[in-house]
Amino acid sequence: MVAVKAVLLDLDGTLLDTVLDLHAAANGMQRDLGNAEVAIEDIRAYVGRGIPNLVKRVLAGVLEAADDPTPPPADALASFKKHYEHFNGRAAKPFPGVMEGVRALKAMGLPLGVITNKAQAFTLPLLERTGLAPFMDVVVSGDILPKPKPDPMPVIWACGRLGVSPADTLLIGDSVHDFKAGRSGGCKVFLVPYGYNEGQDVRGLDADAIVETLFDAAQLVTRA
Ligand SMILES: O=C(O)COP(=O)(O)O
Ligand SMILES: [Mg+2]
Repeated sequence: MVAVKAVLLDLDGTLLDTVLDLHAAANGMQRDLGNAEVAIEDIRAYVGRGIPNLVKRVLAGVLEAADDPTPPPADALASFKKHYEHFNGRAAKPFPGVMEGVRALKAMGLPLGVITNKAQAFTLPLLERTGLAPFMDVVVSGDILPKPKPDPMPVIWACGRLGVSPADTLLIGDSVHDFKAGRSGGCKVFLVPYGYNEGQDVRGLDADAIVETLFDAAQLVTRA
């Protein structure tokens, strides 16, 4: 059990399965550029470090493209955003246990927040369309602060907005980026095994728990 005063939740791969929409947008971009289509398994591995890095990975066909600080070509990024604006939220849906878990955490009186590396222009409509928006007391998108996850900045900023200490906060995510942001920020960290994590198994990370669903996570939480 962990006793906390707030819970922060990752979006893609933790709350929502967004891969179908991202895949459709990536292939729209590839068609615009005259490039070959990309497989859905590749998109699943490429999510998690924000849209500019997803675009760089799709164009290069390798995960490591995100390690190069050069921004993606402007025409490719504009094309991806145009297509994602169209597809965002069309096929995305909460993973099993998400709505139940969110309701259970809220019923304990815990404030909830979303911390995502997705840009704000796509995050807010997606939370609205999937019915998650009313549950969230703070939303931190990947482009509103100087440093996204794995830096702890979004975690610390969200805790400040909620008026809680990171030590009294649980972060639930699906990736090494969530793990690093939460740990270095001083939070408790739970990880779900069903998300994206760049093709790696989250069981290799030293989280406080691996939880099969968000509903299972809620059973391990009490209000401090
Ligand atoms: O990479 C993204 O765009 C978003 O990923 P996240 O919600 O898992 O942080
Ligand atoms: Mg994620």
